[in-house]
Formats: sequence, C-alpha cells, structure tokens
Amino acid sequence: MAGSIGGSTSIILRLEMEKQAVSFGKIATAINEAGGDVIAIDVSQSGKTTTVRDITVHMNDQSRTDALVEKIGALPGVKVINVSDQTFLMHLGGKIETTPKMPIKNRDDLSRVYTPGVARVCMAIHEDPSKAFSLTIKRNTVAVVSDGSAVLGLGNIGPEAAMPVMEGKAMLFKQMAGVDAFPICLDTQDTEEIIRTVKALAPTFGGINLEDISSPRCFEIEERLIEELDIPVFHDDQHGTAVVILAGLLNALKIVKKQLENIKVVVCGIGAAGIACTKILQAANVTNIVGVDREGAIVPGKDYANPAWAWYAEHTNPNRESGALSNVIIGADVFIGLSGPGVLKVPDVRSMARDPIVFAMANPTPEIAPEDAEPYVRVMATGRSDYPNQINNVLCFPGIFRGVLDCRASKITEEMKLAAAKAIASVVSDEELNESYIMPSVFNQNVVEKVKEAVIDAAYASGVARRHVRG
Ligand SMILES: NC(=O)c1ccc[n+]([C@@H]2O[C@H](COP(=O)([O-])OP(=O)(O)OC[C@H]3O[C@@H](n4cnc5c(N)ncnc54)[C@H](O)[C@@H]3O)[C@@H](O)[C@H]2O)c1
Ligand SMILES: O=C(O)C[C@H](O)C(=O)O
Ligand SMILES: [Mg+2]
Repeated sequence: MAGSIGGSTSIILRLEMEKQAVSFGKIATAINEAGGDVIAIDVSQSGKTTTVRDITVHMNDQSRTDALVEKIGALPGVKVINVSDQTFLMHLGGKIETTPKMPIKNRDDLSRVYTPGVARVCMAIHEDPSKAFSLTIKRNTVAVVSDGSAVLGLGNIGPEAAMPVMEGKAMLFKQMAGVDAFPICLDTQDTEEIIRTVKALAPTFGGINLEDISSPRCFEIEERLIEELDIPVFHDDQHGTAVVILAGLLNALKIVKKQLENIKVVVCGIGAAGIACTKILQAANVTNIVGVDREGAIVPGKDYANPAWAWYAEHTNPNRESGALSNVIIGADVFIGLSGPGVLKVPDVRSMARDPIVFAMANPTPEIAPEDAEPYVRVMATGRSDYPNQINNVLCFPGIFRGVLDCRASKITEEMKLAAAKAIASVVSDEELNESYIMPSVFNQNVVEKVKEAVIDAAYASGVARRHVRG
C-alpha cells in the first residue's frame, strides 16, 4: 500500500556518467519509470570523459528506493557512487541541541551565571524550593519519557530505537509551543523502577510527558506518578490521542449529522490509546462502544487477566456483541483503529452503517490504506502527515503543556482534556468543515493558542492552577 512504513522521502544520488555512453535524459526517464521525480541536479565534477552529478529525487513511496538505485546502476555508462536519504540526513547527530540564553563574554558574566554568583541563587531556592520555577529551566521544561516498549505501532523496540521519536516530540514541543522538552529513554521496563526514576528526575522539570509505554504498565506508571508528583504527568498516547480523536469525531459527526448519544463505535486495539479514547468518548456521552483486540471483541461477563480489560468488559459493549472485528463492525457508525497495520478490510468497511467514519490511527501504517477505504467511507482519517485529516496527538500535547506550564497546574484534569478537544475541533469553522478537512493543520498556530487558553480556563475551574495568568 502507499502508506508504507516510511512514507515518502527524498534521496540524493551521486552518479558518475560517461559522457559518450549516457545522456541525462535517459537517466531522468529511468528515474521516472522507477517511481521517482527529479527535483534538483547539481554538477559536482566535470572531466573530459565523465561527469559526476548529484541528483535529488523525490520518492513517493520510499520502499521503491532500492529498486530505483538498482535500475540506475544497471544503465550502461552510469556508476552509482553514493545514495543518501534525506530522512536519515535529517537525523544525523540527532535533531535537537541545547543553547545558552546569553553568551558568557567575560569574567564578570562568568561570576554571575556560574560560581560564585550562582551560589546565592542556589541558596534562594534552598530556602524556598518553589523558586525553582522562577530561577531555573523548570518552568518551561518537560521531560519526554519512554521505555521504548510501544514505539508508534512498531512495538517493543527498546530505548535507543525510541530516541528518534522522542527527539521529534521535543522538536514539536519547542516549535509549536515554545516548550523546552528533553527526550529521556530509560533502560528499564520495570514499573517500579520507571516510577522511581521519573520521581528522581522530576525536580528538573515542570511537567512529565510519558510516551510510547505499553499497556497495561502505562496505567499504573501514570496513576502513581500523578499521585506522587506535584507537577502534571500526562501519558500522551492515552490522553493526547483521546483528545484528538474526540476533536475529530465532534467535527466528523457534524458532517454525517449523527449524535454522540446514538452512534455505535468500534475501537480496535484495547491498549493505552484505545482505553483512554473509550473513556473520553464515554465522558462525551457515547454509550455504545465495542472494543476489539487480537482475540476479538471484549465481552462483559468474561474473565480477563489484564485488569484494564476486566474494567473495559464491565463498562462497554452494552449489547454483548462477540466475535471477530468483521462481526462487530457490522452496523457500526465509527471505526477507531489504535492497533496495527492492515487490520480493517474493505468488506468490513462496507458492512458499516450509512456514511462510515474511519479513523485508522496506527502509526506509521494505518489499519486500512486510505486508498482502499475511500470509495466506501464518508470521512477517513489517519495519524500520518501525508494524508488529509491527520489525527495525531501533536495537535494536543504542545498546547496542553503550554497551558499547564503557564498557569503552573499541578495536574491535568478530565475537564482540561475535554476543553482541549473542543478547542481543537473549534479551529475548523462550519464554513471550512468538509469530509477531507475535519482537523486543523498541525501548522495552524490557532491550535496551540486555543488549546492553551481552554486548558488554562479549565485548570482554574478545576482548582489546579497555581499561578495567576488572567487579568
Ligand atoms: N495517531 C495518533 O496520534 C496515535 C496516538 C497514539 C497511538 N497511536 C497508534 O495506536 C497504536 C497503539 O498504540 P498504543 O500506545 O495504544 O499501544 P499499546 O501497545 O498500548 O496497545 C496496542 C493494542 O493493540 C492491540 N493490537 C495490536 N495488533 C492488533 C491486531 N492486529 N488486532 C487487534 N488488536 C491489535 C494490542 O494487543 C494492544 O492491546 C500504535 O500503532 C500507535 O502508533 C496513534
Ligand atoms: O508519535 C506519533 O506520531 C503519534 C503517537 O504518539 C504514536 O505513538 O503513534
Ligand atoms: Mg506515541
């Protein structure tokens, strides 16, 4: 499917070409036939008989890159000297760095930012620890903590392999909302050790964003940290996802003219995101939700060893529907996929109620390719940035943390999450709303602003704000 793991990319081919044997036109045609578009050509060396050129090629489907390189290398008179992938180039040496806010130009500066001047500041914080918020990076800094156990939909790939995602989240925090965020990938998947470690790290940070920690451990880790820390702790895959799904659903339902109270929703993948998404939908008055995981529907009355599923069985599926996804999807108004690639099939979509809404949110490869689903759905969304209707928690976490850091909230309450969802949905006006525009763009500055404001208002109403920011 087009939605392959890495999506599109650009590559730079360094080619040595024998002038007599091959023309550039031939190479361009071959690139085109192999699924690439030539974007730029630079001559890096020109000799009597050969030239070396760097050719930048856009690949819509990066999985076709190897075949393209092979095809070009097989052309008479062409030697492939090097291939570099822009996506990998953007990761060289990591994606973030720390920069000082002011230069240290002389001894005088040095004696203020460092010893001896710094000692007075240390002692001021020692006397009143709350001053850490005004005199250190704490007030604007969030830890993005992962154990690498559920990285996107790639599974348990470990802490080192999780880093590119966490660095990416840190970039987004800063670019979207001015929040300084630091990726911390832990070499443990033990619940108690993670809790202990995050608590030990907490003095540095104004908030903790837990990321890509698998269920059910993620529930206890988050609950305990919320209880035991006085800064907000937010498991993004649970609540960030739940918030954006509710936002998307509020707008999609306007298009199909259905009410939250009357719809049947099938949630596939009853993990961190699936459970939180179910809870927020219930808080928004959806009553008929059927959860499906690898063994089929989660059914009331059945015994589940996983405590999160035991809770789920008692609180969902009012009509006790059972069996595989293909069974319970019949007549559903909404499908929400938070599981893995390719789980939803075209006949499943065709068996849904009128005007199906399909949110196939697994990253990087959704539960169904939009190309396959589109003829049969009314509203289609994925978590990816290369299709319309991107429903991704990046629409939530920057604004929510901007809000809680600004009003120094101690917690993120249910009211704050609901307010964030409504704020995101409200960025798309009724005039703009249509099947392929239910969510605002990730780059729409209004998103962070509206989410921040809504979160601050809700923080005051919930009594968790600790700093006055309203006039
Ligand atoms: N778009 C977004 O913003 C967003 C946000 C969070 C998570 N996600 C995606 O949702 C997925 C789940 O993330 P998570 O953090 O909840 O992970 P998780 O590991 O906590 O839960 C995943 C659940 O899906 C189930 N599952 C996996 N394959 C399945 C299949 N073939 N059929 C039925 N169930 C299956 C697993 O058994 C597990 O219960 C990932 O692909 C992730 O990328 C997307
Ligand atoms: O990282 C993303 O793009 C969204 C989400 O946090 C995920 O785990 O898939
Ligand atoms: Mg995630």
